[in-house]
Amino acid sequence: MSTPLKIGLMGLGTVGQGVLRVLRKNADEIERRIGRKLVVTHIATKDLDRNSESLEGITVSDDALTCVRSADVDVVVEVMGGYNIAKQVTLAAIERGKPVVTANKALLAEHGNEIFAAAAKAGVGLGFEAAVAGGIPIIKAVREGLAGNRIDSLAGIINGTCNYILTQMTVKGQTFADALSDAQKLGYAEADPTFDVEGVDAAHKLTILASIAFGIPLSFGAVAREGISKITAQDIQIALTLGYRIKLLGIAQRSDAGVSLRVHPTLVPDDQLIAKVDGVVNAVVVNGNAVGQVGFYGRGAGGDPTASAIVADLIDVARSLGVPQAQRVPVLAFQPGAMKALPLLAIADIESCYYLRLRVADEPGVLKAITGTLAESDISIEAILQKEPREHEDATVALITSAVKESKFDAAMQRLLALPFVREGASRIRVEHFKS
Ligand SMILES: NC(=O)c1ccc[n+]([C@@H]2O[C@H](COP(=O)([O-])OP(=O)(O)OC[C@H]3O[C@@H](n4cnc5c(N)ncnc54)[C@H](O)[C@@H]3O)[C@@H](O)[C@H]2O)c1
Ligand SMILES: N[C@@H](CCO)C(=O)O
Ligand code: NA
Repeated sequence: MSTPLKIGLMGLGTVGQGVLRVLRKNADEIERRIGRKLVVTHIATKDLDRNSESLEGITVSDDALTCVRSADVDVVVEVMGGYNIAKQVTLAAIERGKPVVTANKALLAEHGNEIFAAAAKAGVGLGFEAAVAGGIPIIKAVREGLAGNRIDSLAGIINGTCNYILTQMTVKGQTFADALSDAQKLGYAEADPTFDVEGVDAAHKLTILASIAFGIPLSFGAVAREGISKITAQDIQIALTLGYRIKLLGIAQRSDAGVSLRVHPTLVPDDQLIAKVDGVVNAVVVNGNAVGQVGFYGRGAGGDPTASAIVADLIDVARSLGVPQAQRVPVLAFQPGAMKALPLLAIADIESCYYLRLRVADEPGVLKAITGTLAESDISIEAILQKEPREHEDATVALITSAVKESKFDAAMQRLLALPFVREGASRIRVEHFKS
């Protein structure tokens, strides 16, 4: 029997403790899969008091860089998060020829081109399954299972916190603030939860997915981004009445013109599968030119589901030790020398249907003026709903348009907002239909 593979676990929070639990719970299965044991020898943490796992026989410190350099660490798991120390730890491991398994999508999306280049140059493995859609093996599926396809698009729910918040607001009538606070307690949210609710985390994940799906460099700066913090309970209720659910989606599309990358709240018809994905669950739909549409579904955040992905990467790393880089699956799905930048399209040119809610004075002729303004802009209306005001209150008009370029819709919306009877507090949300 081979010697155990020694792991340095950098971070012992929600994910780090999950990794310890899963390695222990499934130790026998793991050993049967790789022919050797995976053993955590070193842990770095800054808040040991949060830990509830046994640390017997493990060297624990708050100095991650020293852990990485230890001769007693063969593989580094980076589950600290953040940019600064996490980047130093990752590059220090690579420099020493130690494979890295990371859940840190922020680091990869924003500094990944440098980190992946360093790993390729050193011939060191880098696993990041946990960084995208938690426990769903979406990286492996796109990189390996769908490698026979030209991938044309992918889309989905890739932030568990936002899906949890939207579900709680929709199903339980919880407030945004209470639902976010629960998501934090459950260990779903990022250290800075604005990353979740403003769509930054989903944009990080979309950046990574687009890179492995299309063979393009990581292009975080090109992701158009809108979060869920302005979604109101009223929009959720009106959407339900119109037959839609509101989801935060990440969408990556490739056409002959280039690639478009966007994260935004989206109305999805309630009879489509993605509309029914609730709670912390993520779902990703991929369209390949041979397979058609394939869907993936599972828990997108939380300790054990994320640890499931980390441990799978550790198993891959263990199996590929000693295998020359050219014979391994390329880390970013395409050969490093074959990555190709494609034109990145502006969201102003993307066509989609829109949901628009307006607060208007309760006056005659209002509906006619709204529909007339849209008609003058050549935008047709698919559905419209008017809510009678309570006494002395404004009325609400909500509508769904047919597909229109964002720049054209926004110009028409500005004209609507300038009408004398339209009050402040309008809301505009894109609508997507998933063809299967
Ligand atoms: N929580 C999830 O569901 C989830 C899912 C997928 C990916 N991730 C990613 O995994 C990483 C960790 O997330 P988490 O939720 O476990 O975070 P967490 O805040 O619960 O844990 C972070 C751990 O890292 C330690 N740490 C932070 N800075 C350190 C430093 N400079 N030196 C030593 N230790 C340090 C902390 O003490 C803590 O033990 C992040 O990159 C996050 O984006 C989280
Ligand atoms: N904060 C992230 C963790 C998983 O990446 C989420 O809620 O999806
Ligand atoms: Na994953």
